[in-house]
Amino acid sequence: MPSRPAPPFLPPQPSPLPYHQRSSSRIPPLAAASTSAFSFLLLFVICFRKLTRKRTVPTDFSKPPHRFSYTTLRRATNKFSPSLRLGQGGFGSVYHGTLPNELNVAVKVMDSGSLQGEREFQNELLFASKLDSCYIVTARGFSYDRKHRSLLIVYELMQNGNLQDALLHRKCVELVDWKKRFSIAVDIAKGIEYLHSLDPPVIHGDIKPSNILLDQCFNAKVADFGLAWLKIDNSNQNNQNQCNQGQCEVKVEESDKIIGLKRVELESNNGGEDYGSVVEETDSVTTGFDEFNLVVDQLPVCMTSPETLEAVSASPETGAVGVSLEGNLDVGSIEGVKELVNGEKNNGGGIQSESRKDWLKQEKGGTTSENGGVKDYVMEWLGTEINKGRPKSDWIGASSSSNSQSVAKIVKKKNRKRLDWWVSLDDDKDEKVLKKEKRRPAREWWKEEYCEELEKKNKKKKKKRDMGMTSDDNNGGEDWWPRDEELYVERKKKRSKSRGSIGSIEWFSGELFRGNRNSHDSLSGEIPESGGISSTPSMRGNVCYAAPEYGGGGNLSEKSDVYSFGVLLLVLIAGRRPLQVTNLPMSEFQRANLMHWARNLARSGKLLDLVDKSVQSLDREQATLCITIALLCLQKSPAHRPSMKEVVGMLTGESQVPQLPSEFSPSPPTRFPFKSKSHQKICNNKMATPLHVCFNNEYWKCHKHLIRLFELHVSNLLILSSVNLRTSSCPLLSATFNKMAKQLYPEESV
Ligand SMILES: Nc1ncnc2c1ncn2[C@@H]1O[C@H](COP(=O)(O)OP(=O)(O)OP(=O)(O)O)[C@@H](O)[C@H]1O
Repeated sequence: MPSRPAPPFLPPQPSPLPYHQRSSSRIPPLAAASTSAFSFLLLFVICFRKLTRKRTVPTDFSKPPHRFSYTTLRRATNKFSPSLRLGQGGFGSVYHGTLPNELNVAVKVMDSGSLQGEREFQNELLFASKLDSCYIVTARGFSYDRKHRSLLIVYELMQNGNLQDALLHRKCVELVDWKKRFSIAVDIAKGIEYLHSLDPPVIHGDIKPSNILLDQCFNAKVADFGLAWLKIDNSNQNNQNQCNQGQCEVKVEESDKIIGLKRVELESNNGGEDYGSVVEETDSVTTGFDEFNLVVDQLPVCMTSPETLEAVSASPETGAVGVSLEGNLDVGSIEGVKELVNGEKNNGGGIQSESRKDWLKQEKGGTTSENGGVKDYVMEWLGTEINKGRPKSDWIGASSSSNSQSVAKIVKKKNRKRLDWWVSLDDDKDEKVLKKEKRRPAREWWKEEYCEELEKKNKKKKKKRDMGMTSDDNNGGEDWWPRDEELYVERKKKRSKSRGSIGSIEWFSGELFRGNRNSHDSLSGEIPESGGISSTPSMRGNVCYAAPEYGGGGNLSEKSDVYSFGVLLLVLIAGRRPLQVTNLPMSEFQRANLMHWARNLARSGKLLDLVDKSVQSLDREQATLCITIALLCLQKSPAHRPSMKEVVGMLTGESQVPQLPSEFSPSPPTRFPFKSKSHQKICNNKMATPLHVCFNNEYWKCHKHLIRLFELHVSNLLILSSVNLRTSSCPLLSATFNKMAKQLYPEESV
């Protein structure tokens, strides 16, 4: 069979479709292929990111604090729903949140314009990572979100809110029972004792009822470590330390140093390890205190006598103190910095520095990498976020800018680069390398963001100066950082704009720097609403609860907390504020000041009159014991006050209660800081009760020295309804006082 011839090669038949249709017919498969490839890639990236991403919802809470994602907390609080708001503090609002694992928490959100701000945020976090006691409110974690510029702290939820609210506002029925009140007193005492028993001891610095939180069973826990300090007993250290650079000399006089776990801003010539500049900066910080002295020097003569100052700084009758507390805070910080600088550089820290290092090391160890590490976080954040729009005056040493010496230094350094320096101790690493590493982000930030701005400002300033328009503040190149007073005025203005002017009564709360509407510790008869604004001013302690040495420039110590505990104990027993004038008939005016009243009752042997009348099942013995302990804690001299350990011993019956000292028997006459005869009369008037002065807008119109003066004397002023304070030396003060007296006692002719 003949083979079939091979078919001729046929060229591919041209498609019957036109070209453009042919190419479009290929698009769908191509598109599908590329889409699927892209989605595969996307899926891969998502999976990879999910696998490698840090967990943001920790399930194990054994070692707080943990880092949460902003989204988690946002969800947990139902987008920070106002209905879940538990309260408002100086830091910001606090919300009730429920985490995905059903855990109930309290989420504190820092307001962008927070007065307390970042430094307290850091403090809270650092202390939270260390403190571990059933008498302390623990912080579960934190979150910071660059996009939303928000800082959040997550705490264990304390279902019954703060003691102030429960006792004075909500008047919880549970607190009617004496046993409950007594157990709360013991809990608080144990909480503070725990803090003081740490090595080095932690000084809370802000003990007051609104910082005591109550859980479901009304067990009390100490909260709010924004103002807490580490105490370093430095008695072994040389009294004089010289910094290595030889640029400056720091004299360290006190034997006890307090160190706040705070960020310290430093400046450096070259970004190198310039310890000299560290001390220079701290030196300038001390000038805040110098300025205070300067102010005192410039006060009217009648107000600046040593007696006056002594009376003001240490008046036990007032139970309060009004001296430049911020300055005081700064001094503490300075000493902390000096301590750190000298301790690290010269190895002169002795045992105490070692113990502090241990403390910090432990803290460091406690922060696992999984958690992001608090310190790492703080560093990262400090370098990139914190300074944006943050006035320098909010930081340590902010109040110091007006001293001429420091001004000169600041002027000299105005073009230098600003560095952020975090107090860090790491023996394993070379210090220099460590600091260099940490400084980098801030330096870069500085270069990029603000050098240019600063230059512009300086040019502007120079131009002004050339034109003869000198700044009366004379604060060198730092004018563009608002100073403290300016800031306060600004904030005050803002506040009054947003909600009208703040009533004098609000200022009567003893809060010098924050005219908060619902100050719980207020003198005002108006009881603040729950969930309202914080009761803490942005300073150490509430005026009523602050120990006299806060204002006297004395050493802050555990005994300062003891004093505050004494006031708190009286408040708990009496069920009222430490200072209360409204709703009080003139005949009972001596009861306005709780501490003063307690002393009077001790004198007359009627201690139990102080007990809240609504209390049921009163144990008279326990109540007498509590008031006696409170009076012991309220002694003027810190040395005479018992330690918290002794207090706990007395409360639990483990140790004997000593006799009340004789100083409680005859109360020394209050020294009134005015010299005129009419004022002497007031002083000698048995009915005269030291009261806090309410401030109104006049306060801010006063000259800055008068502002200091108010701070200084606020706790010691006497206002009687029928008294017209005529101070020839200071008509402005006189006018302001009279106006305030009128507002307080409109029915009386002043
Ligand atoms: N862990 C918590 N559980 C329940 N409520 C809380 C918790 N933390 C705070 N709160 C509530 O939120 C309020 C505000 O708290 P925050 O600590 O911010 O303010 P403060 O202590 O009153 O003022 P400041 O922070 O200025 O001292 C508290 O008074 C309390 O009622």
